[in-house]
Amino acid sequence: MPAGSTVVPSPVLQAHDVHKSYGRHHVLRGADLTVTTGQLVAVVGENGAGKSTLLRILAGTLPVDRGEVSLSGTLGYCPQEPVLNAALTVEQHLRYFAAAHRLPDLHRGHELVRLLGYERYAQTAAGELSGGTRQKLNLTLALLHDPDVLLLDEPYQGFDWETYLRFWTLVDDLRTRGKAVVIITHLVFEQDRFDLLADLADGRVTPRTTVEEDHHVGA
Ligand SMILES: Nc1ncnc2c1ncn2[C@@H]1O[C@H](COP(=O)(O)OP(=O)(O)OP(=O)(O)O)[C@@H](O)[C@H]1O
Repeated sequence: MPAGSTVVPSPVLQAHDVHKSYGRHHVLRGADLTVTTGQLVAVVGENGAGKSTLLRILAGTLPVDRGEVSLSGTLGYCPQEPVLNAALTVEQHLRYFAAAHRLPDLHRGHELVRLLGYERYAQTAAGELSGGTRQKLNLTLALLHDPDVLLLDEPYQGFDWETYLRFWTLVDDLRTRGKAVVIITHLVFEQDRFDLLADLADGRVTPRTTVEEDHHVGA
């Protein structure tokens, strides 16, 4: 980017009037969300509010009943339950996912492993990793192709404090480079970190006007 140029935020992910039911259970009832470049967004809701449902819809892995979702750019998605092959090592996961994304090398993968501090498990099978380390690998794989939009479902749940801080260093870097990050969670510890906090309740997403004006965040 040329020196002195400014990035004008533009929408990279938009959900409009999204409806989703499981049988007679209407989980989403007209949910709207707009995410722009470089924006860090938290969607906060109680257990069962429909957060994972919304995220899967945003990721395109679950169809809507009604409404629209549009994405410009590439997407990384980190679901709540790590989807890993128990028999493959960390390094093998990096290699397979890099091949799937047609990446020329494992540079970014190794960098992410280093940033998240689990290099010593490079040759360990995923099935033998702790839950938190599996979550780190899952995050690494979602970020491998340096996506424009990253969707994270309860990303720091299994993280210890040091990893939690490393996670934010990583997110700050993404944001600085114009990447958008959407975190869904039932608990926001540090609301000042976010550009936008939105509550998911009664099937709809309601942005809080400013982060400062609401000091009661979380479940
Ligand atoms: N495949 C499904 N079939 C039927 N009901 C489902 C299905 N998936 C989710 N639900 C129900 O839809 C509601 C929303 O679920 P969802 O997992 O989206 O909520 P959540 O906000 O992510 O919850 P949590 O914080 O507990 O992870 C819940 O009542 C859940 O039981």
